Amino acid sequence: MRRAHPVEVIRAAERPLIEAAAAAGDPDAVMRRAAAGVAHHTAALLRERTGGVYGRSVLLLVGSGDNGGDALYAGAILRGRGCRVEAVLSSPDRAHERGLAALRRAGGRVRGVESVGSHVPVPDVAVDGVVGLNGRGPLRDPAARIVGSLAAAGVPWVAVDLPSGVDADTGTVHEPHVRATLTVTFGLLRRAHLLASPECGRVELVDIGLTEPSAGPDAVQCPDPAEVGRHWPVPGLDDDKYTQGVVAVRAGSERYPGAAVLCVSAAVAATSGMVRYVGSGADAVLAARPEVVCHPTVADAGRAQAWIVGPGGGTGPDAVADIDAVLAEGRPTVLDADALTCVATHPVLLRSATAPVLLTPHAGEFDRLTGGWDRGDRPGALRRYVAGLRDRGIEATVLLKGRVTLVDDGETTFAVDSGSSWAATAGSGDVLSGIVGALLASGRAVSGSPAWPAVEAATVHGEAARRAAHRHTVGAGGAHRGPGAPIGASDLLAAIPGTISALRGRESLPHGAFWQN
Ligand SMILES: NC(=O)C1=CN([C@@H]2O[C@H](COP(=O)(O)OP(=O)(O)OC[C@H]3O[C@@H](n4cnc5c(N)ncnc54)[C@H](O)[C@@H]3O)[C@@H](O)[C@H]2O)[C@H](O)CC1
Repeated sequence: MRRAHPVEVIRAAERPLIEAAAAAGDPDAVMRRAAAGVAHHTAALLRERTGGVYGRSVLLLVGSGDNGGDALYAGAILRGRGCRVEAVLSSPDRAHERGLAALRRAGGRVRGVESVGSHVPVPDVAVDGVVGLNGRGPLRDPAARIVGSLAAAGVPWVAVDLPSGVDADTGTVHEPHVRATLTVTFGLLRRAHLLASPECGRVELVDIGLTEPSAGPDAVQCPDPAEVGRHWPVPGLDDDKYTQGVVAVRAGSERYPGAAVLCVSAAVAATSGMVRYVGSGADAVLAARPEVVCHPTVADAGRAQAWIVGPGGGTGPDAVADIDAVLAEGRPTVLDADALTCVATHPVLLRSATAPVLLTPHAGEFDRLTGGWDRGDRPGALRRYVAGLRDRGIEATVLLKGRVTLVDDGETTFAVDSGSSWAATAGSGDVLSGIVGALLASGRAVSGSPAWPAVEAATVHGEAARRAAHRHTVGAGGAHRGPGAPIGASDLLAAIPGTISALRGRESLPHGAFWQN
């Protein structure tokens, strides 16, 4: 499990180190440790991209604070390794003085950003040292113009600590911003490293001598896919279809019979227990999955350890009545798709819940549930909504879908980067709800919270989409060759068993390394 902390926690953890360095008469000791990490990983990227380090060109885009200081000291180290290093200062009179002197002593070139005309020299690698922990809002001109020009030229960016233009705590991605190939950070992961992971690229964590504090309520957590695989429920020696958990699905309608097939099929693929189905799509469901047990109504469905209600289920009076009946069953329940629309128009429905509920909205459905939310602060908006439900006595967890899916149960915020956007296809949400409902039925909830099974489901769902998109490009040893191709939800569904098997066999990543997208 990776944990990412808010700025205030990071500052508090760094403070003793920085104070000790100042007391020892070497105020930049910690910064030089950080800079050594930036130089090391930048050199590795140079080697990866150009075949070497010596003689390669590095451009440093330097801001007015300590983030710029890190970049300048890193530039001095790279200069010492024979790179051609040029620093472009966004605020020449406010650049980090000792870092600048170190770069000049090493033979690096320095100029003010105003002197860089429309023709920006194209380096092998660019280092973003504009802003880090203290960055607010978008990149500003003229730095923004340079970033745009080099990005258009295909130059890879190494972000020092955080990509500039990305908010450290909310992960808000402002326009313009740096989209990094690599982010080198120090001591503790920042929340943005998980919340805005597509903008950070590969994240390398440099040890600067910090001790990680325990995860507070504002830490963001991300599972290691191998950890998800290790705990995936599979039949044990004495298991039968009931002991592994029974999930009941109320989905589908005359208008959307396919949603029922996708949701039920995903539940069947995710675990080995038993799936019950209630709805008008029984013929299509049985044609696709004859092992499913169909019932005419919720009341007739018999025992289940968890319910899924909503995919393609409609929003009319019958659908509302069935949601109420499912919630009255007193089992953990996934509310997805049309059930969310019903809850948004009939909030009193949630009062029928006597067991934990998991809501799985996409951004538009979250609009309906909240009446409008701050898209610039996804984690904050999510936490406020969950807290509001709890204030009304409703024990709810919410999974907010996106390229980075967030899960919040009011205690912990999880972020799961699907690693691609292939899952953005019709029916994909029906598949996700089937996976998470099956996990809930199998007993994966922790202390009653559906957060963990939601995180596990999102992990497998995202990876299955990626594998499905590359299903025709797998080379020797399972490596993906080629850029992949668009998929449908049925392709994603078909990739679930292989994904579960791969994650069950995956080794944990080395500490600090990220799951390569
Ligand atoms: N001190 C140490 O030993 C360590 C420092 N680390 C690095 O320090 C930065 C944080 O440095 P700080 O000076 O607090 O702030 P920034 O450099 O992030 O920002 C500087 C300055 O930039 C201005 N600013 C804010 N937003 C923008 C913007 N959008 N565009 C342009 N300029 C902006 C504002 O005036 C800020 O004050 C941290 O990230 C590390 O890189 C390490 O943690 C190692 C130890």
